[in-house]
Amino acid sequence: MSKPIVVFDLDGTLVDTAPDLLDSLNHCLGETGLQKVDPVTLRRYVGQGGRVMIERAFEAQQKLLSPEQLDWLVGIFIEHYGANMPGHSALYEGAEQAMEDLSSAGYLLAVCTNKFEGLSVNLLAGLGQSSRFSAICGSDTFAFRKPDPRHLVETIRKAGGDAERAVMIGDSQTDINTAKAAGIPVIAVDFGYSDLPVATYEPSRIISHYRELKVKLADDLIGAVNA
Ligand SMILES: O=C(O)COP(=O)(O)O
Ligand SMILES: [Mg+2]
Repeated sequence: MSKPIVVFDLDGTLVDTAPDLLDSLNHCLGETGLQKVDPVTLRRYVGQGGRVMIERAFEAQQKLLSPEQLDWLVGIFIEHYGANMPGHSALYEGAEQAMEDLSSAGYLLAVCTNKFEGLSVNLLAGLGQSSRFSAICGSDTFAFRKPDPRHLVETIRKAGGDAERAVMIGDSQTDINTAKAAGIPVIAVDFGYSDLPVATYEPSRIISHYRELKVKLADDLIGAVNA
């Protein structure tokens, strides 16, 4: 039987990346004469990757954006964001210990994010974390991305895990819907970048600090699925 697995979302769940996302988004918007976005508004734009983040900023300011212009801005975003990594981004308090405890208890760890794979791998490497993960899958790893449940299921497969012995942990409606569609229990953190309180989306559990992510919680959620 394969090992149980915990799959983490990245932005707003494992790593507080908002200051750097904001800097890079505003750098892009500055190139096109749009107004800068503030930290609270940014939360509504994050969750479906850099491309959608830029699109949402244009929509909010009722500015047209051609596909060519979007491609150009995504390029600028990747260059700016990638060049300043890990910048001010940091793991949330307690995340490292929680991952240590899960690994010691025999869990595989993986990341399923709508951030581009290359940026995700480099960010985690910059934070000294990449070797923990059996797979790091981004928005461009497969031909589908969250909320498509296949993004989560294929991440688990790539990590050598089993979707029947898996738990997702995320911060957004996207993560919760993805896990539910895959039939996988989902823990929501309430300190990430959700526009509405995560309880709105009815995750299996909500935690407010990584000290609450106990091995027993993951065991119990997996046990409930297989009961
Ligand atoms: O950066 C985003 O928009 C989403 O990234 P996440 O899936 O890791 O939250
Ligand atoms: Mg997130």
